[in-house]
Amino acid sequence: MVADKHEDKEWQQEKERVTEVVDEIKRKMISLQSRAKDLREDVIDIRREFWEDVTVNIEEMDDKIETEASIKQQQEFLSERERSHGQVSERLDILRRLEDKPYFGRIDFLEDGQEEEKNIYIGLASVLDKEEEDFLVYDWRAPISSMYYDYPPGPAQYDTVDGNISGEITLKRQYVIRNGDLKGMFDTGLTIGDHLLQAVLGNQASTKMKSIVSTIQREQNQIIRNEKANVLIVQGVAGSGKTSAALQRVAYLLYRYRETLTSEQIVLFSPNPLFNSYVATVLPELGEDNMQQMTFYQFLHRQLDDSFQLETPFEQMEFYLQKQADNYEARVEAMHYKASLPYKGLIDHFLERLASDGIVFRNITFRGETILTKQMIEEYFYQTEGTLAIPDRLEQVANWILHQLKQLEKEEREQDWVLEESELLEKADYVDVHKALQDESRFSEDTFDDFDREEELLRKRVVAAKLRPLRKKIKQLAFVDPLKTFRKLFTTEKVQADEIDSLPEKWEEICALTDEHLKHKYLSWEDAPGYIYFEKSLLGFDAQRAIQHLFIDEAQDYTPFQFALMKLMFPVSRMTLLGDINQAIYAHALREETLLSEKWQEKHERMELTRSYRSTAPIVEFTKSFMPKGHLIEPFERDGDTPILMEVEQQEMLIGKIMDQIEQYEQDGNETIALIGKTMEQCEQMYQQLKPYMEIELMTQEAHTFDKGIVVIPAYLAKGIEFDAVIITDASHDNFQDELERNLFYTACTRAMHHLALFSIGSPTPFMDDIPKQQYRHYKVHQIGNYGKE
Ligand SMILES: Nc1ncnc2c1ncn2[C@@H]1O[C@H](COP(=O)(O)OP(=O)(O)OP(=O)(O)O)[C@@H](O)[C@H]1O
Repeated sequence: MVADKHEDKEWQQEKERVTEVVDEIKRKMISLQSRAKDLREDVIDIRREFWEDVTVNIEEMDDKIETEASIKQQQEFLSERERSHGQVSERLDILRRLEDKPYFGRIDFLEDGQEEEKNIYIGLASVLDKEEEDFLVYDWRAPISSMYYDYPPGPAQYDTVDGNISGEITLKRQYVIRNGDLKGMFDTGLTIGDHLLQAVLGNQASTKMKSIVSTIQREQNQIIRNEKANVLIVQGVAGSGKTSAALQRVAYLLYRYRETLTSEQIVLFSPNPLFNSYVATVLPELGEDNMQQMTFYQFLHRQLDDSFQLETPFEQMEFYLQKQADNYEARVEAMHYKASLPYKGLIDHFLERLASDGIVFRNITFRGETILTKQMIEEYFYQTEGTLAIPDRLEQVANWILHQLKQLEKEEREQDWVLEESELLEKADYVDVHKALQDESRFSEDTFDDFDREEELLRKRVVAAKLRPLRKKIKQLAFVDPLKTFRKLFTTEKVQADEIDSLPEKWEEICALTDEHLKHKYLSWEDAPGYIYFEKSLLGFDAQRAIQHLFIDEAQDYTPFQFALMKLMFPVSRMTLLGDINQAIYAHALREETLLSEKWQEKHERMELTRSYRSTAPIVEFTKSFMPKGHLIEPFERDGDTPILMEVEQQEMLIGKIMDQIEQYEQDGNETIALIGKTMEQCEQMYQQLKPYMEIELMTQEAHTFDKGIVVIPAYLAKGIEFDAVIITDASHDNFQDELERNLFYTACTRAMHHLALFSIGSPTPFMDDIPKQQYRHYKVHQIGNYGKE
């Protein structure tokens, strides 16, 4: 390590270099600012003089064409200037960041066969020297920069478009630069960043996620730069940097494919709306635009028309955790079954049968009268070519109906209602018709009776306007009733003999429950993918072909069925799935595979992250002890205090003890403190009890942001987020018991960065039996104020 002694020669050289680079950045900024100013003025001028520079002449056809060309040219000129201005502003934004911290790392690389080694300085973006020839700073995403993350000093290599380049890293150095001034530097040995990483991880939690470019770890770098996999699966333990890797990967892809890929072509599915805003600052911090971000709920919601009521995954979770409803077991069984691919198979078979019989159609009515009955439509449909796909056949039906409408339109024009309706027209419509007639007469030699012509035109307009919504609906295939058709699967449909084996035991009960829901246009969370899949298969998929990359965070919470649906909806997308099998908290995960299960891993490229960076080593040791395969989780060596278990004898003692703990955490300077409960109901109770005494916020499924301070939050909403200190408000024996609750408990505890305290009324959750006693401090409170350490 190079000591940060100011008299050291190397230190001086490095310090001077920082200043030189910052000076060059400043120079570039000045020149860009003046370019930005010119461009801005250009844009204003062009806008102001737009019509002056366009030759407007629409008298003759030739002149009209010329005018159009002139407008187009002027518009293109304007957008080119605006685009350039946008690019200059973006570059200025990046330079502003670089002015503060031009680079964070360096490697000296001696390429095989070369005499002289290259000093590669690595930062957020590239900076060229004054002559625009050599790189003063390399973008962290440049091919050569990958060696910084991949290798300790010694033999190293990297890939370029022209092939592989190998050589030796002779020096690897990290810098701490603030406000354009060198504050410290470290030469690193085997792993990069332990020094810096220690410092970064020791910081307070933030309500916004930060970028990790200066301390990306080797295994994370493999994920970020993977270009081969069509489907890349990342299994990473809690706090191993999956989300971080995903976001830096987005930035990497945007850089690597900057000619062809834009941020709108990338979608990230996040676990909850809170997470959306938590990660929203990372890409802008890296100088890139944010990708599209949504929850799977938002996505499914968009696929349905407004008349449906869609249950949220969190409502389903509450149902599951509360274990109270009469139909509890049947519904839980439905959650398992409807998550599975055999259920998709059942729907597929049903669709096959519908090709020859059974689709439910709607009557087509116009002004209260049926003009085509559902039987007529059905008859027409089932005489179309049976080998064609159903959506194509429906298209033919739609054309046929539209043809019938043309006939109807002619007839309707003569009806009395048309004239009556035309009287209701606005004055503007009359003027319009009048004008249309005048325009027509300019080209026509015929002299008609104006009055008749006007009436004819009015009638045409009235009927066309009246039929317009109907035409639109027919084009949308609204003459099919997908919901009623789907309901048949749970009511009249005879399940085929070969399907019976795959059906769940309580199938009949499930059918009754499903139909009851569907009847009221209520889609439970487990029913939504099945219904949407069915509807799209029937009416046609409007696949999102523009999307090139799909990122699914918390992928363990998606069912195989949901994944199959996504593949159909995003047919050309590459996918990056990131998750943690230990954090699978939805009911289906107990019996059905998740996307991280073995079977899926065989088919796709898979990477593993086993090191946990978020929590201190004592917290990681504590949490890994109660997870199966927990021994595979490695803590990053960051010290901290051991977790606390506070066991109170009676319910009444709980609140007081929790308040003491909060106070303690606040006094110790923790800025974000989360009280994590299992269900919303528990959280609400806790919130109501604490509210009179402190500033506290309750996070519900609608919450989009959170502020520093104290929050109460159910574990399933805290997914993906972290806090300085976490208090598990009820770790009692009865509260966390079954296997999914183990995962929920693990998820809750692993949200803690620096401190973790658990409270129980009476003995704690049986999961804690597996934790060695020395890994936590166990206090028992027998009477108020009477402590006893176990
Ligand atoms: N290479 C790194 N350098 C600095 N910080 C890192 C690095 N990797 C991860 N971290 C930090 O560790 C914490 C956890 O990271 P992240 O949220 O990406 O993990 P995760 O695997 O998605 O977690 P979980 O599944 O538990 O939600 C964050 O504070 C992140 O900034």
